[in-house]
Amino acid sequence: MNFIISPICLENCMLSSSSVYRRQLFVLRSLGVYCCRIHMEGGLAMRTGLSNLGDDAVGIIRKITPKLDPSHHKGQAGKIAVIGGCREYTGAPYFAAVSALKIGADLSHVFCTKDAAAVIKSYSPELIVHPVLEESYNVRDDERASVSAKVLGEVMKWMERFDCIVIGPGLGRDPFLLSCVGNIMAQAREAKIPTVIDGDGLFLVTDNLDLVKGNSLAILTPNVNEYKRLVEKVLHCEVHDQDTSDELASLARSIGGVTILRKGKTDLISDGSSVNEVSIFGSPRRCGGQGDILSGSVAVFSAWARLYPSANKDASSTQSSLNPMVLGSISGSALLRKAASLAFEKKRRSTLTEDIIECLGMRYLIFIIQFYLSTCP
Ligand SMILES: NC(=O)C1=CN([C@@H]2O[C@H](COP(=O)(O)OP(=O)(O)OC[C@H]3O[C@@H](n4cnc5c(N)ncnc54)[C@H](OP(=O)(O)O)[C@@H]3O)[C@@H](O)[C@H]2O)[C@@H](O)CC1
Ligand SMILES: Nc1ncnc2c1ncn2[C@@H]1O[C@H](COP(=O)(O)OP(=O)(O)OP(=O)(O)O)[C@@H](O)[C@H]1O
Ligand SMILES: [Mg+2]
Repeated sequence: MNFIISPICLENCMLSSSSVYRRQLFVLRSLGVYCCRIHMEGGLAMRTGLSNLGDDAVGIIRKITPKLDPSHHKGQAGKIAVIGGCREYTGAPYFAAVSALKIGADLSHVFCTKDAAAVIKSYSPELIVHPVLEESYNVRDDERASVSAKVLGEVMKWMERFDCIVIGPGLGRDPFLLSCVGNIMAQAREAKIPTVIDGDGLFLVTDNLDLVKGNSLAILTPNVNEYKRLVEKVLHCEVHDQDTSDELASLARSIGGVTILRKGKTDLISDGSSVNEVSIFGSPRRCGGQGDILSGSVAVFSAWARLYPSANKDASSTQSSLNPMVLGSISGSALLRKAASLAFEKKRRSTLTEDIIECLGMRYLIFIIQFYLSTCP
């Protein structure tokens, strides 16, 4: 069922003339407009392979988001790990990991190099930071095998607990570090843990396709450059702007049914059998780090879609037949774009990634309005 709120409806619900109610009405009116906008602008168009879902991206988010249940214990809403963060890049893993928490995951870990760890910890006490990755400059040739085994061992201590792993934000391209991360990816795959691959993680898999080939729990989130490199490597051709859906589906099939979220003016998502487009209005600001928020968001929603399949029980049959990795990608994309648009409304040209992260929680206002409506006579 679609969720549409009109200010008129809200007005009927609140007949009181007290100033508190008037203020609430004002806020809810604004939010009512905001919710309608999500629905109306919020195009989730099914391009090929599927007929219209009869629902939109916001509907999917609502269906896969678990209830806040007092009987749940810490961890049940999701434990996410980000593998990334090196001397150059500390912002990217922070953005991904903290976005996962802001959306509703209980715990968020970061596995990064020693140089990056203290910096990332200083950004937030909420993150659990493991300084375990090593770059070539820090490792002698004769130590490589033992250091590589040690890195894997450190990550494996935690691996089974994670509901989703994000590989790549701010990872850098050091060959030794990437070879260690390749080993981690292989273990995550064996443990059947969903894995979102972004940034330098995509650089790694583009040159080592076997790391993801045939892994239906892998989600690749390429930007324009990363997508171009993948197409050239896998399809042996240039990117065709004319038949984007067919090309994307073909790319996903050629990598054995992984899910690919192609970022751009509109986001396209495919696992090879369907292609979905999320065109909710985002932001004209292109500050770095928005892709990192997206990777953390997709991780949480994919974990939820997989952990809480019962949340889809009342979904239409077409929608519930969508792979959880696709549902997670659609949700992450829709939320990030809406948050970016809200942040831009407030901060305009000075919008930064942190401002967008602050708006991720605005989604919950939708549920507040729903609560008001459901309690009105
Ligand atoms: N604060 C942090 O710590 C952040 C760290 N990050 C981390 O950085 C690492 C490398 O990731 P990346 O995205 O910068 O590398 P890549 O894809 O090679 O792009 C490089 C160049 O490509 C171009 N370009 C980009 N888009 C384009 C387009 N649409 N159309 C055309 N050209 C386009 C543009 O080139 P320019 O315009 O400067 O010539 C751009 O500068 C990775 O680990 C990532 O996680 C980021 O997450 C940001 C926040
Ligand atoms: N031209 C655009 N117009 C509107 N939204 C866009 C545009 N390009 C990208 N986006 C949105 O921004 C999000 C991040 O995409 P982007 O291409 O910036 O990723 P990225 O380059 O990996 O970012 P990062 O700087 O974090 O590495 C995507 O989900 C997409 O919806
Ligand atoms: Mg990126």
